[in-house]
This record gives sequence, structure tokens and C-alpha cells, in this order.
Amino acid sequence: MQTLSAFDSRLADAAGVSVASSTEIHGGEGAGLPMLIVENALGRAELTLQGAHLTSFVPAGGRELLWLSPKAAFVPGKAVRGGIPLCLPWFGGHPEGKPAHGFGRNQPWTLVGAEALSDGTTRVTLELLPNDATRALWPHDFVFRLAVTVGSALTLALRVEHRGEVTVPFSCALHTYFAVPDVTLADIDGLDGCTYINTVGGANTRHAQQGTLRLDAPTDRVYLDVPAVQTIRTAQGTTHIESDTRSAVVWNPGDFALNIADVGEAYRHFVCVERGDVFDDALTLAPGDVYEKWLTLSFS
Ligand SMILES: O=P(O)(O)OC[C@H]1O[C@H](O)[C@H](O)[C@@H](O)[C@@H]1O
Repeated sequence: MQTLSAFDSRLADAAGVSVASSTEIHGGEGAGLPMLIVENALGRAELTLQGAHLTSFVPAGGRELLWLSPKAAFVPGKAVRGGIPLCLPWFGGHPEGKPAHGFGRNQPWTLVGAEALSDGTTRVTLELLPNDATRALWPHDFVFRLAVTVGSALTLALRVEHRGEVTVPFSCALHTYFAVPDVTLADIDGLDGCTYINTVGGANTRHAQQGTLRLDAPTDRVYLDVPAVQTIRTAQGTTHIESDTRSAVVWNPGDFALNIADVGEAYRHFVCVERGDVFDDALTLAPGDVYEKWLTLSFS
């Protein structure tokens, strides 16, 4: 298991952040993955150091906002199913057959900052630097940083510094799995009028969203140039999603999930609304460029 260095542990302790193994929290075989538990009077979050991957966020007095698959495996090198995988430095399939959604979610990140802030929130900052595995997939220098602020809302601030020597294509998404009682009864707003690309079965057809979105079949859509805010309304309340990214991918595999080992029947209990910059909204980074975007989740 990846361990926290002595320096990391001191950082965590100073901010009241605790460290645990996924096996202690979620069961399973072996040592699992090291996790951080960030808790204060306003809210509580859990994340694995692998992938800087949020697996839980509960505002104080509220309910769990994130869906974690009951079949999630906490295995080094394998992305955890659910929560908020970070897809970068590319989103989706790669033209040369490299792993889907990049390598950010599979790599061990390092805790480089932890602070209890004066407004009662707690912020932890994780970093990924190049290593042999990343160089094999992406032969460029970079600094990826994710600052996670836990309070009554959860904020993720992503910073990508391109330290390579050539201009590179770049796309990314904060691939959030939201917990819903029944995916077919969740009302998704904040996309009305937006152009989307329907990618189910490799279709790649373009359409315009009309009104509220409800999912009654396998859905995989890339919404372009979306407003800052989307909401997911269920009988339990409303989840608010706000970001300065341009795209939103809405995904639920429906029955296809029966062929996804770590999802299965549980597909009924989540919907992904993934804010990011993908497809037409993807960009290029020139040497020295810095990409900075944020995502905030809250519940009412
Ligand atoms: O199974 P994963 O690699 O985690 O990808 C899960 C899903 O991610 C996004 O939502 C894509 O739009 C989907 O096409 C993909 O199936």
C-alpha cells in the first residue's frame, strides 16, 4: 500500500485530518488504499491518495452526495468506481489506445498541504508529479494539483501546469457520480438549450437539449458550453453543481451496467454529471501554460 510519508502525516495531523486504509473503511482484501478523512463541524469528506479521488462528501446534518459503487475495488493502479475520479490529461478514449480518461485517477498523489481555515472549512492539497509510468503515457513534465475544501459545500480546485517543451492537447473532467434514489426519477436542470453530442454506441450525433433532462435509457452525452450551474432534483432534495469549466458529460449506462463488473444492478442509484473541458471545449497547453478550474457541490 502507498503510505503517507512522515511529512504528509504531520501535515494531516496539524489540520485535524485523519488517515485510514480503505480496508478499514470499506472492507475488502489486503491493505487497500490509503485514505484521508477530512471532518469538521460543517461537513465530512473521504478521499483516496490514489487519484486524489473523493469517495464521500456529507454536509453536516445532510445526506451523502456522492455515489460509491457497492462493488468498488480499492486496488493500487485501478480507478475506484464512484465518487469523483479525475480524468486527465485527456478525457475519454485516446486516439493511440492509451488508457481511457488519462492517468491522473490511477496514480498515487501526495499530500502537500492541509489547513484548518478561519471560516471553519478544511483544505487539503494533493499533487502529482511525473514518474516513469506517466512519462510512458505522456512524455511531458507537469505539476497537477488538486485543492479540496470541505465545509457545508465541497470545492475542488484543479491546477495543471504544463512544464513540457511542446504544445500538447489537453482535456479533463471531474467525473462526479451523484447518489440518487432512482436514476429514472432524477430531474437534471441547467442544460436547457445546450448542444449535446450523443455518444451512446458511438453515435456522435448532435442535438439541442430541451428543458429538464430525465434518463430513461442508457445515456452518454457531452453537453458543450454549458451554464455555470446544474441541479439534480430528487425526492430527497436538490444537489447543486457549479463550475467554471465549459462542458458537462451526463452518463448512466442503464442495463449495459450489467456487463460492468464494478457497477451491475447498482446503476439505478447514480447519475454522472461530469464538469470539465472536453470534445469541442478541449484545449491545448503551450509550454508554461497553467490551467485552473474549480467545481463546487452543495445540497439543499
Ligand atoms: O469506465 P470508465 O473508464 O470509468 O468510464 C465511464 C464513463 O465515463 C464517461 O462518462 C464517458 O462519457 C463514458 O463513455 C464512460 O463509459
